[in-house]
Amino acid sequence: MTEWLLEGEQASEARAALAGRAQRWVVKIGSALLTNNGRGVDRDGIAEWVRQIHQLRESGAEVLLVSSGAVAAGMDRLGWTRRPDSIHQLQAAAAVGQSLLVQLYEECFRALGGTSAQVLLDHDDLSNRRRYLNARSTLRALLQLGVVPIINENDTVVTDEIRFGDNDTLAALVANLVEADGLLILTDTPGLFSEDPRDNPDAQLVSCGRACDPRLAAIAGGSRSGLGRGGMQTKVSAAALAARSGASTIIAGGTEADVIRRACSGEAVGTLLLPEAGRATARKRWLAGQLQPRGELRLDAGAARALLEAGSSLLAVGITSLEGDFQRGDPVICRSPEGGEIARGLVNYPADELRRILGQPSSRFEELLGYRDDDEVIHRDNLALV
Ligand SMILES: Nc1ncnc2c1ncn2[C@@H]1O[C@H](COP(=O)(O)OP(=O)(O)O)[C@@H](O)[C@H]1O
Ligand SMILES: N[C@@H](CCC(=O)OP(=O)(O)O)C(=O)O
Repeated sequence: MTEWLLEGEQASEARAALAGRAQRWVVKIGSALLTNNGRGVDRDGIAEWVRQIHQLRESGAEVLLVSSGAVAAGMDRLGWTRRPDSIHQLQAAAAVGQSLLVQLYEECFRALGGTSAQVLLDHDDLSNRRRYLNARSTLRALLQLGVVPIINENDTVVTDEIRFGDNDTLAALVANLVEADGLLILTDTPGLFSEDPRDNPDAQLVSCGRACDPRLAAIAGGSRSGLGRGGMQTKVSAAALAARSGASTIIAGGTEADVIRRACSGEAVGTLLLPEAGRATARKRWLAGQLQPRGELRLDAGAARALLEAGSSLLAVGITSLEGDFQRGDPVICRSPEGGEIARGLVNYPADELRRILGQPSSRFEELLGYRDDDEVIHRDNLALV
């Protein structure tokens, strides 16, 4: 295809690099796939995906599963053949179907000696910082226990205004939340094509590209089956979202033999969409979310304002005190004069040297330290407001 896609050697190198690095995967199974093209929940399919996920875990990876299918499973159980329009009926179907779905998954995991857990999330859980951190800790605890979280949107309580709707977006936000290395989106087509293959059977599979390339949106269409929600459009946007925390996305056909193992071990399966390394947004997202701080800096009012209102770097002159024993490059928390956390960032000076230059202009660094390196204690590119 066109030159903005990576093909051949570059693509295989990218796949191998991901497979070598990836320790944590979010696997998403979509409604169109899970419902066996409208014929009810695909029980054999679930058993097979669980087998593959279990195998991936046994190879040392951590796996979180985002599974759709609650509404479809509920409709099946209630004997409904047509998707209802009323939101309350959809929510009722989701309530019936979700328990069936997790029961099926748990049976399959248990048969292999594994354990799964149901996690239902809504918009607030991921946008409210306290709940975000809480969801993150719970998911991390489950992974540490060797449990596979099975995540879905909390369909029975969400209202239209706050609904994710499609699970591609939810899966990408989960990848951000747990800082996954890879997001594997399994669907009912073998990947992203140059056109919807339902419209043009000669459409070509895109092997590898950049997640943030806006031209991907032009070839991605909506969902046509009536089962899935967002089609390729939401998968391409999900890849861009996942890329913000540095995750690569693979979109692949869920019915292809051994697809999970093959995709995660670097074989040329589906479409690989890569994050753009070094992008400031990706770095800031990562900074804001993931770092284990090694110390704390207390700022004066002027410095706090400069960070919050002007997006400035942090200078020594605006720091009033510090705690911790950090090295150059370590993450620290920046606090306002009142003590509230306002930012996190990577320091350019170790704690012992920073103690000597606290409150001082950078013009005095040489005299106080014997050398002068960076003017900023934390450069704004390495600083994320919280
Ligand atoms: N460029 C494209 N390449 C591949 N599939 C596409 C493309 N544009 C639209 N689609 C549609 O996206 C569908 C998959 O998305 P969707 O129905 O939402 O499934 P899921 O429930 O797995 O998320 C395919 O069945 C296909 O018709
Ligand atoms: N949360 C809904 C699924 C939403 C949905 O179908 O999303 P998708 O699989 O991305 O097309 C359910 O479980 O029925």
